[in-house]
Amino acid sequence: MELVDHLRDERNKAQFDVEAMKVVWAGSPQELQLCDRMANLVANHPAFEKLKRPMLVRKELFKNSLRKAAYARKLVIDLGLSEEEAKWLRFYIDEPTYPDLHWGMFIPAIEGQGSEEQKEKWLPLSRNMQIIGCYAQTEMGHGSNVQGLETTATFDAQQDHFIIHSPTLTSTKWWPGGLGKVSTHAVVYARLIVNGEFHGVHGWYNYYSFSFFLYLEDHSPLPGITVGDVGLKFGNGAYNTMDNGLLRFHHVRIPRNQMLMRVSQVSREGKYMQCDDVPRQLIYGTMVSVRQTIVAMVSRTLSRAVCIATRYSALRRQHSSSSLVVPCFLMIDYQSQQSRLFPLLASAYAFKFVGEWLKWLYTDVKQRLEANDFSTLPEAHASTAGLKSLTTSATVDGIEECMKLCGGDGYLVSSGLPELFAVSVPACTYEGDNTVLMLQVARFVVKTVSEVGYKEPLGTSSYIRRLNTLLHNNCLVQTGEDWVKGDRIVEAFEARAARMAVTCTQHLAKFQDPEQGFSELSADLVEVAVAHCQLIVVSKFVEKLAQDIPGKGVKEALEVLCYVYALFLVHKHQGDFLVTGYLTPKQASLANRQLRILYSRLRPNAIALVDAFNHTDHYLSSVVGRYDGNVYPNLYQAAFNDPFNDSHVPDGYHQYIHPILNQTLAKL
Ligand SMILES: CCCCCCCC(=O)SCCNC(=O)CCNC(=O)[C@H](O)C(C)(C)COP(=O)(O)OP(=O)(O)OC[C@H]1O[C@@H](n2cnc3c(N)ncnc32)[C@H](O)[C@@H]1OP(=O)(O)O
Ligand SMILES: Cc1cc2nc3c(=O)[nH]c(=O)nc-3n(C[C@H](O)[C@H](O)[C@H](O)COP(=O)(O)OP(=O)(O)OC[C@H]3O[C@@H](n4cnc5c(N)ncnc54)[C@H](O)[C@@H]3O)c2cc1C
Repeated sequence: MELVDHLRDERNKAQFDVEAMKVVWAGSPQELQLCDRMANLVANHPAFEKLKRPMLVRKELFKNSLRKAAYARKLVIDLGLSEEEAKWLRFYIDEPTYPDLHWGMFIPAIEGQGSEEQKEKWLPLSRNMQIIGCYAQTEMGHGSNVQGLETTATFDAQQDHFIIHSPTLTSTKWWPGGLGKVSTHAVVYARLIVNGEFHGVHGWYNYYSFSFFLYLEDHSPLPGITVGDVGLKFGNGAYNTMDNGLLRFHHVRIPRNQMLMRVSQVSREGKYMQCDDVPRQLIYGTMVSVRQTIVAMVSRTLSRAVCIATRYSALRRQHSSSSLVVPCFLMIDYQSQQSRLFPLLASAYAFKFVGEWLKWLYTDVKQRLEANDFSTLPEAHASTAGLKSLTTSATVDGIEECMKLCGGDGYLVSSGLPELFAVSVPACTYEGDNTVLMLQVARFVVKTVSEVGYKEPLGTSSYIRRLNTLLHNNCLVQTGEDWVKGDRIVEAFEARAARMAVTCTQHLAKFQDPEQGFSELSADLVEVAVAHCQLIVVSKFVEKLAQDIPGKGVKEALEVLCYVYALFLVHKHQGDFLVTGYLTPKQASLANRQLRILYSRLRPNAIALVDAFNHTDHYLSSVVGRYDGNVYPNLYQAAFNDPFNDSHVPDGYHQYIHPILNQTLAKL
């Protein structure tokens, strides 16, 4: 039977080479080929079916996720997949499970914080999955406040042991993924006590937490260990596939050499030593690594929601403005729909490119760290923290908007959007609460501004070198077309970020106690950080356009997306641009007018731009976002696939409806 493509007319409108755009989106022909292979491997393997997932109860859901992880592991071994291939395989299976934490945090923690000897011992076991590990940092009472961790690790010189203990209820490890039921091992963060001294409250030691490599359980927990799951989470089929756990220690003894010893060591005699020149911040290194990974992946999450909403918007018709009866307008042709949808489409591309850049930055930092060069660590921390925060918040808001853009059908689980929202929303909290991370960026920016004159701003903050120009030269835009120039856009974002940063720094200087100032101005400081991070995203998009981009019309289509992203932000944050005096109201209104023109240029390419994400229908798992656009018959069918429709008479009908109809409620 010939398949009908209900979106064919839309696809024919494309003004660029979709196959070439797929390569740009993937990053390279090799990446495209790799992702395509892994996506189809998952899509065509019955073990990875996921449509029934939202109907399962927790225990079934969890068992199902274990089954999938086991099949994935079998495929990795049978097909001899590389770690990179296995990573994409897990990504397309699209179900949070313990291997995410094992590969994503446990192994990186050992790699980053273990001594050479420890790495040699534990990494082969971990990579072969002879042990399964998790990352146990957060406690019931302490998530963002890592310095406040209460779990203790007391050195016992006589037996050459550490004694790990949870002294209070609030010191219970709380949330670590994979901890509740599966992990055999954990990297545990704890406060160090040596020679009877509780270093946590004295001198510079009080900034320390230490990581320990711990054996947790075989089939039942080891003596002194209490372990369990934290309980049911938001969104049935979403994060409930993961055993986020709780963990308590009652004087559990571990050998001294299970303290991860790259950053600091405790000798046999009980002497504490910090390793030469290694900054204490390296203890936070795993978080930097994972934040970078989150940014690298988040564009795919947003692209998935945008793909669904764009395809449905290009199919569904509603009434015209002149006639409320005759349905003629495609939803995508409403200006208001475009003004909500197209900035999200542009954001997906913008986040992809900034993610690529961040990956490059992180690779560079990692190589430097290995060579004991820690100079770029502050930049890496600020960029990973800020971009993780900016992109996950925008993505989660974007998914919710896409749900609304699909009307009532977006709210159906079969649209794929509710689960996507539920599985994505914790990204605003895990790996650092987004507000807390933005405050870290603000600290970095304010510090850079305060040091002008005796320390050269580098990397993403190098615009602060031109502070004088940015503070005093106002925007030169005179026409709408003036807004679509890369250097002009970047300069506008630089001026806004610099002016906001300087104003905040000046306000902070008025406080005698800097910490009190920081606390009182924290809402403004978050806005400074947002401005700095948006500048990074815009400038990396503009830099991308300066590269050689092959394929008919590809660069032109990307230019439109870049300016949509930037001008949408100018419009959304026009208050910042106006208050800082960089823009006049007329220039702000020209930006908005130009944005509308850009929407009309983007419109014919909309479907092709989401096709370029190359998502399989399996990955989308959305009736309204399917590639062929054959929505309505499938929506109808999906309703009858719901087990709730197996029978006309639901459980409880005779018991609770009949008495009402028969007026025999008194018998209940
Ligand atoms: C695989 C995908 C699934 C993911 C599952 C999720 C897993 C998890 O959630 S794991 C738990 C994650 N937990 C978090 O992210 C906790 C968030 N909190 C933190 O990161 C920190 O405590 C933080 C940064 C907020 C504050 O730390 P604190 O020790 O108070 O530092 P603070 O005094 O503010 O800063 C001290 C210095 O360290 C620097 N610093 C802080 N963090 C880092 C870092 N990660 N790297 C480098 N430097 C850092 C600061 O910039 C500052 O530098 P300077 O002195 O030069 O100004
Ligand atoms: C699905 C999921 C998986 C997770 N996986 C892991 C894991 O594998 N391992 C692990 O160790 N942890 C894990 N966590 C825990 C996670 O890292 C923490 O939840 C996170 O760091 C936030 O800490 P918190 O929950 O204590 O929030 P809190 O720090 O209590 O924050 C609550 C509110 O207070 C605000 N706030 C807090 N501190 C400040 C401040 N200094 N200034 C201004 N505002 C502030 C925040 O903005 C937020 O609005 C996971 C969490 C979730 C939801």
